[in-house]
Amino acid sequence: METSVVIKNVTKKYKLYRKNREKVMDLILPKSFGQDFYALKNVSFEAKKGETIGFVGTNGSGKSTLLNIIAGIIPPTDGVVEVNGESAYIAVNAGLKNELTGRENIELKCLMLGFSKEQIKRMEPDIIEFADIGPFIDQPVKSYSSGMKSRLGFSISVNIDPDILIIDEALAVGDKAFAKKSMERMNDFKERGKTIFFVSHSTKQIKNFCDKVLWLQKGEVKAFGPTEDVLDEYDAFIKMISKKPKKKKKVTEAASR
Ligand SMILES: Nc1ncnc2c1ncn2[C@@H]1O[C@H](COP(=O)(O)OP(=O)(O)OP(=O)(O)O)[C@@H](O)[C@H]1O
Repeated sequence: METSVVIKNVTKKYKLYRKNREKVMDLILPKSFGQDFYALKNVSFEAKKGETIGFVGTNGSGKSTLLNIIAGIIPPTDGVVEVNGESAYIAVNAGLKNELTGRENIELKCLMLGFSKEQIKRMEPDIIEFADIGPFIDQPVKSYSSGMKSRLGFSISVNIDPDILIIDEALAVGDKAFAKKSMERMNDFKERGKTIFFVSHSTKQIKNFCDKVLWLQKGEVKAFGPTEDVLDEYDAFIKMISKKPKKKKKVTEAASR
């Protein structure tokens, strides 16, 4: 199978500052200020064309950061990212301009992706039909509910027909009917040999949909492999951390300071 995405030793480092003054000093003085924080550390894996890969991990483990790096929205601090094909990133709110109407957002996003005005005219009815938000399509996005934003973002992204679909919790805010319709469209993508990255806190959705799972923990790869195997390990880990007695945890945290 052809390779779609290669991630090699990818690291994303942020600087955490206690005060704004510290940030300014870090920018203008040769001495380093602030504390290094690694959102991702030496992450490596490969995705083949037609694979659907789910990312799991507790809050703050680096899932969105990795998706954003694959989508080219943020650069890695270190490492190699190879993406073969056009990608589309879908998250609640992603890339939508609040002041513009839904219809204007469709036009803007498609123009930015290089579609001609004629192409956009042809695509628009399908996008609007799939989003199914009624007269709100001509209202500014700032008046939308989070589910409506997700519907519009998802509809634009699947209709531009990218090679790689990157979905960050976008189905979590939609209602059941929309989630079902979206899943069907994603299955259609899969059958056509497209690559899909999928972040969800619903292990059921991941189990139903993904071929492989990448488990991130504190920015590092804990496991990568077939869905069943990695989810078994991940579920056991979640059970273990949720069983930890609170009192004992407090003592451990205090002792580690
Ligand atoms: N711009 C930033 N500056 C500093 N830290 C950041 C920045 N963006 C993200 N982080 C940190 O990087 C870590 C990873 O964040 P990320 O959003 O990728 O996690 P996640 O696994 O998607 O979490 P969740 O499940 O809560 O959505 C978090 O600790 C977050 O606070």
